[in-house]
Amino acid sequence: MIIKIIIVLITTSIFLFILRLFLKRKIRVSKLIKCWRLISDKFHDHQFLKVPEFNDNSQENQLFRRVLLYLNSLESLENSDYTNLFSGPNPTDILLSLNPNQTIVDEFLGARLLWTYDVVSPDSPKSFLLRIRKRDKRRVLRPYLQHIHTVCDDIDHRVRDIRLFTNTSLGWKTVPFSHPATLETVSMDSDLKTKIKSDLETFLKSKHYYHRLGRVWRRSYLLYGPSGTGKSSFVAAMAKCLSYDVYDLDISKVSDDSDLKFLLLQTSPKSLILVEDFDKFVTKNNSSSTSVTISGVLNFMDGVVSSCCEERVMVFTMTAKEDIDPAILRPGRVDVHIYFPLCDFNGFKNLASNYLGVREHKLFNQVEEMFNTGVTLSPAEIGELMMVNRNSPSRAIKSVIYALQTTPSAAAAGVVVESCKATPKSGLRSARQSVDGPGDPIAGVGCRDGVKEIRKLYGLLTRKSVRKSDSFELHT
Ligand SMILES: Nc1ncnc2c1ncn2[C@@H]1O[C@H](COP(=O)(O)OP(=O)(O)OP(=O)(O)O)[C@@H](O)[C@H]1O
Ligand SMILES: [Mg+2]
Repeated sequence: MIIKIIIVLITTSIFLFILRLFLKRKIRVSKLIKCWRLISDKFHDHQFLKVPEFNDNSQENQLFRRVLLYLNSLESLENSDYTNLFSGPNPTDILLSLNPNQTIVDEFLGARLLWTYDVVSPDSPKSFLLRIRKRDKRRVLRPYLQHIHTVCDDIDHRVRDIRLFTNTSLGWKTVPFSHPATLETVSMDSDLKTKIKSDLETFLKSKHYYHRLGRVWRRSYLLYGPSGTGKSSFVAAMAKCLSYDVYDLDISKVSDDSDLKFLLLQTSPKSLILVEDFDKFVTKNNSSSTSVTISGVLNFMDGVVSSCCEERVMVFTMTAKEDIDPAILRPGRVDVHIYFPLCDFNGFKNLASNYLGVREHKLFNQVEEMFNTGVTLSPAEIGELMMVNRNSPSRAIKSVIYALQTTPSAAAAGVVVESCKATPKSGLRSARQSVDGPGDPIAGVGCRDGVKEIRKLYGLLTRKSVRKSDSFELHT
């Protein structure tokens, strides 16, 4: 036994010894490579390029900001001898930052580029010094600077904090945008969602394409469908996907056409301009009190001074588009029409998965049968029923079945409430009686009470969903 232990100890020590030697060698090799590079640099002609922080008119040099952003993102900074660590916008984020007078090496198209962060004193203007071999300069410099811009565009896009602007009589007022909806949390047909996502992503990359066609780089979307189907939530998700600020335009607060034009000109690039309940302003029997005219609205949609409206996405929401003059929604003015239907069985399953964490359930067949009869509810109604009963998926699904059975459209579809299989013999008892666990305070709402409450909140949505197989209507 003792011999065995001694053998194990000896073997482990030998292994550790070899490992140490190997690691030391690796470090030595990398040091040798470094020295070799330093020596070989001495034998080449270099060109030095300076990127100062300010220009001759004391204005900030945007290239300096971009180079700083770019260098701080480099992997070589992570591996360098000195690096400053800072926390980011989220306390858990850690950001790396160059040390004053630090030199880091970047490689591009086979060329070595050395950047020195030149800081004479904390109060004096800083600069970056780029050292590049003369023989590489002609070949590499232009594409390298372009590469820095592309990387920075990407970083800017990822780290932007989104803001929400609302219009007042004094112009736009801003607050941080904190809507929690994302493309993942909005329940909709998955193919449609993928199409919209790729449409947005394509738009983001299409600046040169639009310009080649002589078109202003902007895109507009119409989201239409009954109340509570997720239009506003989807707008929030779109803004996050694009990382664009949201300008929520309330036309009723706009005094006239020139005010509308002024507001549009005050929006900045990378923004989503939202007009909710657009039908209120463009139908013939429009009841709004504003003196904004239809032609003012059309100019707004077209982007009066188009070139000032680059890099914008416009989104209009409405419940139905049948009463709208097709000229208002013509391609070019509105590029993509997206229909938001009331729930069908697939929508219900999506919501059950998001709200209850349930992908399969014994009551699903019954829910499907109900949807097959043509009755339906909005995702908002179903979501709310699921949320208040989230501690018991069975109770939540029974509430949905009861709500479906008692919609006025259910009577039209010949659904008989008394035959409800989900209903216990004693009728629809309070959901508390059928809970599996203790439940939270709000989960005590009974099916019937819960349904009533939710109907009060969202109104009785009696309209049957006009389902479309192709609700993503691209008009370009
Ligand atoms: N498709 C959906 N997926 C997930 N949640 C949804 C969906 N539709 C609605 N909801 C939920 O219902 C609530 C209301 O949704 P939202 O305000 O986005 O609907 P809307 O279509 O804009 O309604 P309205 O036309 O009345 O303004 C939100 O809390 C949202 O989370
Ligand atoms: Mg809405």
